[in-house]
Amino acid sequence: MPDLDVRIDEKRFGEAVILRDLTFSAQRGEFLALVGPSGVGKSTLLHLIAGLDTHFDGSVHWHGTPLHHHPQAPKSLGMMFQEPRLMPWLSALDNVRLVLSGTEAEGDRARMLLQEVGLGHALDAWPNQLSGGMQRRVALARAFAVAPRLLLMDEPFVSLDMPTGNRLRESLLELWRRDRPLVLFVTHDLREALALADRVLFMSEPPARIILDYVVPLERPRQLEGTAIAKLQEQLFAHHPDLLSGALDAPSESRDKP
Ligand SMILES: Nc1ncnc2c1ncn2[C@@H]1O[C@H](COP(=O)(O)OP(=O)(O)OP(=O)(O)O)[C@@H](O)[C@H]1O
Repeated sequence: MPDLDVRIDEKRFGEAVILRDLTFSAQRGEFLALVGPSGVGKSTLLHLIAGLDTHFDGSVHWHGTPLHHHPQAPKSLGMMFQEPRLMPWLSALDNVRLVLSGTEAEGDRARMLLQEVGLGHALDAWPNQLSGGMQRRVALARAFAVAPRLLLMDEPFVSLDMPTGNRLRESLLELWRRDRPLVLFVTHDLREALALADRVLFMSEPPARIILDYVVPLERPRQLEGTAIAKLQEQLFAHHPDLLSGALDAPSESRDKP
């Protein structure tokens, strides 16, 4: 039985059908990227899986039980969004502690996670004293704080410059390797997907479904800007020309802002 089983028969907003017959399954420990052009329904899908939106036909199962009725549901799930969503009146440390129970052991865990993401020197800093990249580090530490079994990430490193994004991707992979949650990582950047994931799920044009479930044939570590990923991207588009127009924004040099 798969750890996660997603079957979205239909999701609509009013008359507009956003997702139809979208299915996939995954095991704990896998790193999945979900790619598709802007507006296709990636965030909507994550919201359905997270239980933030329950208005759809279909099901999301975790070990055979509807995810949100699962006895460990709150602990099973972590989320990270495009914006770091930190509480401005709380220090970096307290922003991570916020999702924990407040015991001393959990305070130590929050400290350790912040150290692991390179913020050991900034535990007491306020969010507005931190750069955008540092704020995302706090959000990353917070996402791992509850030791989630399933981690949903919605373009968490978008709009960062390449070196900052690379350091965050490296931190994410280190934490993932240690805790081995099932990660579902949404991005519109195929290179980022190929750099991070075991499998890349490509979404079709609306109403969206998964049109290709691609196992990434690369060893780790991988260089996002390296030739291996560039070649793989070329091969993919050569074998699946439909992906260019259908499933992705056209490849670009870089969408990251300077
Ligand atoms: N609450 C809502 N009410 C009505 N329409 C919505 C709502 N949320 C999203 N939509 C529409 O659903 C479609 C999918 O949106 P969604 O944000 O899931 O796409 P996305 O692939 O995540 O886009 P992006 O890459 O730009 O974040 C879009 O057409 C959007 O306008």
